[in-house]
Formats: sequence, C-alpha cells, structure tokens
Amino acid sequence: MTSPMTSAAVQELQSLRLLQERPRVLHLQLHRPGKRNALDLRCWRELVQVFRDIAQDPECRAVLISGAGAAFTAGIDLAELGSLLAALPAQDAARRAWALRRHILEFQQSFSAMERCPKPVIAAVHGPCIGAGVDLISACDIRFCSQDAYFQVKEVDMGLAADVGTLQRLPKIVGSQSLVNELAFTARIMRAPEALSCGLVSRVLPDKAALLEVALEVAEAIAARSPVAVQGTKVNLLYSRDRPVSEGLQHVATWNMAMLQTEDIPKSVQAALDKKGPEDVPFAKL
Ligand SMILES: CCC/C=C/C=C/C(=O)SCCNC(=O)CCNC(=O)[C@H](O)C(C)(C)COP(=O)(O)OP(=O)(O)OC[C@H]1O[C@@H](n2cnc3c(N)ncnc32)[C@H](O)[C@@H]1OP(=O)(O)O
Repeated sequence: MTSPMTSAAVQELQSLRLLQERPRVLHLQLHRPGKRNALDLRCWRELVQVFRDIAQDPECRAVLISGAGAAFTAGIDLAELGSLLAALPAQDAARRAWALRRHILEFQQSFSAMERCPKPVIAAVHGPCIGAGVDLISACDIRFCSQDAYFQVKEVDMGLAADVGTLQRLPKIVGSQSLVNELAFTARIMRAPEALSCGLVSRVLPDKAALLEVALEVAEAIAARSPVAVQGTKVNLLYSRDRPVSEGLQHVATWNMAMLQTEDIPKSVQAALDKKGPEDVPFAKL
C-alpha cells in the first residue's frame, strides 16, 4: 500500500525526505546531513506543505520524524537567519518590524501545521536537538530519543527569545515551569536521562538504529488502530490542552455525537469478542 505522499510531488522535496518503510506510516527525515539538518527556508516551507498534504492523505495514519546523519537538527540555519535580518527594509522601523512579524508568523506555521495534522507525529531524536529543533519536537505528539541525544533551548545565546513554540508548548510538556525557565534562560544542555525524567521524552533507546525501530513499531501500532478513533483522540487532546476541562468535555461530546456512528465501533467490538486485536480489523481509510 503506497501513500499518495510518496508520489511525484514529494520526490521534489529538497531539505526533507519522505520514506514509507511500513504500511500507513510515513517517515519524514530532516535531510541536510552535511549541515547537521539546520533548518533552511526551504525546509520551513516544505514542512508546511508536507503536513498539509499528510493531513489530507487517507493512506497515512501516523508519521515519524527523524534527522539524517549525525544530528536531529542544529536548529535554524544561522547563515540564512543572518541574510534574512540583513535584507529587511532599511529605511523605516515600522516597516522592518512588520516584515519581521510576517517572517516569524510564517516560521511558526511550519510547526503548527505538524501539531494540527490529525495524524499522530512521533519525533525520534538522536544527537543534537538545538534551538528550533526543540520548538519542532514540542509540536510533536510523542518524543523518543537515543542515549546520545541532547536538547538545548539555545535562542538566548543567539540574543533572542525563542519565538516558534518552545516557550508556549514546553511548559505544557514538562511538568516543572522552573526547569523550563532555567533551560530557556541559560541554554543549558539537557541530556537524554534528564529529558526522560522530566517528561520531555517518554523513551530512551540505546542508539539511533534501536530508536528508529521502536519509533516505527509504535507508529505501526497507531496505524493499525481505527483512524476515526486515533484522529479523534489527537484532535480532542489538542483542543483540551489549552482549555478548561468543562470546554473539553463539551467539545468531545459534540465530536462523538457524529463519530460514535462509525462502523469502526461494531468492527472493533466484534474483534474483541472474537479475541482478535485491532491489527486484525480492516478499517476503511479516512
Ligand atoms: C525568526 C527566527 C525563528 C527561529 C529561531 C531559531 C533559533 C535557533 O535555532 S538558535 C540555535 C542555532 N543553532 C546553533 O547555534 C547550533 C550551531 N551548530 C552547532 O553547534 C554544531 O554544528 C553542532 C553541535 C550542531 C554539530 O557539531 P559538529 O561538530 O558535529 O558539526 P559542525 O562541524 O559544527 O557543523 C557541520 C556543518 O554544519 C554547519 N552547521 C551546523 N549548524 C548550523 C546552523 N545552525 N546553521 C547553518 N549551518 C550549520 C556547519 O557550519 C558545518 O558546515 P561546513 O562548514 O560547510 O561543513
């Protein structure tokens, strides 16, 4: 079963690479290994397009994101960041500010598209995950890493406040606001064991090969389940994250007044009665 996402349009990706190694699972690689997968403008744009396409792709039910080569990512491409700042309109502060605001909102779109995509996204981090890399993984649904991974909210060392999601999402992932504040104020490197203990990642694997294998297995397990159930779960978890419990409950009631009518429920119930698992049920595409 090949996803439409592995078709011609996707072959044109340059800073990303899209692989299909398991049925119904897409594996997106940050793919500038010679530059430690530094996120260039092409990459930021390709991320938006890829996740918009994945959201619409009925063959894809889960996504894995990893880094090619020696790093997950070295963060924003610093050479390009310099050029972008140098190219701002010279004559007027208001116009420079307006142009910058537009750029920042565009950068934010890349990770928001990933977060809004109803298919669960698993980040598999090995080696350095720096600056915008932390923003990126904060927008993912599940984070695993290898023993050699490290995480750094590096923006403060570059003279800026992080502005593409870390400051907004990380406190909701990591239980301790004090820890987030410390990491963001000091750019201290956090290694895999601490990332596990504070909840940034939920598993640490010995090396990259084991990491990718486990991440693909989990993606496959997600993809085997009812897409109505899984995607409804992601949408409602995200909705509820930023709202009071009462609003989340209203939302899921309204959601499920439509979705409980799915054929996936009787199929799943019958499978359970027959002592079969969801892997044995042929759920229709969504
Ligand atoms: C509106 C803005 C929104 C976004 C803001 C985001 C901000 C951030 O992301 S702040 C963080 C920026 N990143 C960094 O400060 C990391 C810089 N890189 C490193 O510290 C090291 O490269 C790293 C520890 C990741 C890996 O070290 P290693 O020894 O393995 O490799 P290097 O020899 O240093 O690098 C290999 C080639 O990659 C190029 N490169 C590395 N990082 C970047 C980068 N961020 N941008 C552009 N290019 C990068 C490096 O120059 C080498 O290239 P070459 O000399 O051509 O071989």
